[in-house]
Amino acid sequence: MDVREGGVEIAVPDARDGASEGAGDDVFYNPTQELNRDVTVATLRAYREREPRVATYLDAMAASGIRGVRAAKAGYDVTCADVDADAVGLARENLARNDLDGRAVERDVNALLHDGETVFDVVDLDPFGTPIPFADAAFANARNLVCVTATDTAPLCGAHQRSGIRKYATLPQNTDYHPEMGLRVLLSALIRTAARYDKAAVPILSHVSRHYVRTYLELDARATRADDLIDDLGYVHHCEDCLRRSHEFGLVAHPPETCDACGGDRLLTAGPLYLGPIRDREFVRSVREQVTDGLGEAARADRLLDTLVAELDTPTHYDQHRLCKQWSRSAPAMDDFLETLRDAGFAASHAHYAGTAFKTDATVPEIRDATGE
Ligand SMILES: C[S@@+](CC[C@H](N)C(=O)[O-])C[C@H]1O[C@@H](n2cnc3c(N)ncnc32)[C@H](O)[C@@H]1O
Repeated sequence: MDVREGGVEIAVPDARDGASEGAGDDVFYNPTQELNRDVTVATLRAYREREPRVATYLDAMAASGIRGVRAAKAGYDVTCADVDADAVGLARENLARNDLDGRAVERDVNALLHDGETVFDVVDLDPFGTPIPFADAAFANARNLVCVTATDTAPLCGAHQRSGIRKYATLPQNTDYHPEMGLRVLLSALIRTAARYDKAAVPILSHVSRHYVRTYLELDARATRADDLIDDLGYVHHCEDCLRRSHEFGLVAHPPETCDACGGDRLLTAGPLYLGPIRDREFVRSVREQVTDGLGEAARADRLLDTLVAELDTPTHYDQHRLCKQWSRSAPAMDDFLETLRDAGFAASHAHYAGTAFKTDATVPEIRDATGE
């Protein structure tokens, strides 16, 4: 069947049960990733405004080529790669039917990136599950930008903890701030991988949905910049009794044995996590300007990017409904709730991945007192 997305027409495998997600032997296509692809296109446009010499884009796991075709439409010189011959054929057909230049190659992305024949300005990793098996090759080869999707949210957020430890060489913990944990576990692993090549992988835009984590990392070849990012790694300590959470920077953890707030001993420590900013505010504003009406998910992309600009850098969040339920209160509108916290002198913001999630520098008792009737 044919789908139209972002001004291109793409042949994808026929939908089964309303959606085609590479079921069986079919080439993969997931209609629910349109927001992810729209943000990718807006990011690629904004990035080239900032770095006009950036030209080549590798859609490293192309499947139907929908992402690469859209990047080509945005003016990039695109290579679509996949190990699956049917996917490569479809990606080639989709470039041609949109009258776009570019090439589709049947290659394992690690071999392609390591063969030394081509250096890509932008490398986009969109694998099934974890991107870690491809991260070394991407950081060793890419010149400017590495874009990464990870869909293995259970290992990332600590729900499948042993798998998370194996894949990401860090200790994730299964807390109620899953999206934040998953994103910061992924960023920790990617930043440490890039640092092995004396490169800094600076997160200029990152977002999380229930199904995936997405991040755009700008490469800086100064080893001192890589050191700065290593200094942004550290640990989150979480009390399971009173929900107090704190964090400390550094690669050596000093986990408290009892909670400072309630004296309880049910403390979890996660890390090393990336504790720095997950985006560059100025860059996200410029991406927002590139969200045009032709994008199918423009409204959601605008909301997401606006929220990301205003979001605090705090590496944890609270769930407003959970706290209000615990205090037997009804939950007020989130904007009013945040305003009340700010009026009481605290920093407070939405978190981009859930309507009931918020970030603040207030402790749980401070939130309770500040927002009580
Ligand atoms: C999740 S799909 C990509 C979806 C696509 N980027 C999109 O936006 O619709 C993952 C693709 O990676 C391909 N793949 C898996 N291992 C690979 C490897 N080592 N090198 C290149 N492609 C690979 C699979 O054949 C599959 O088509």
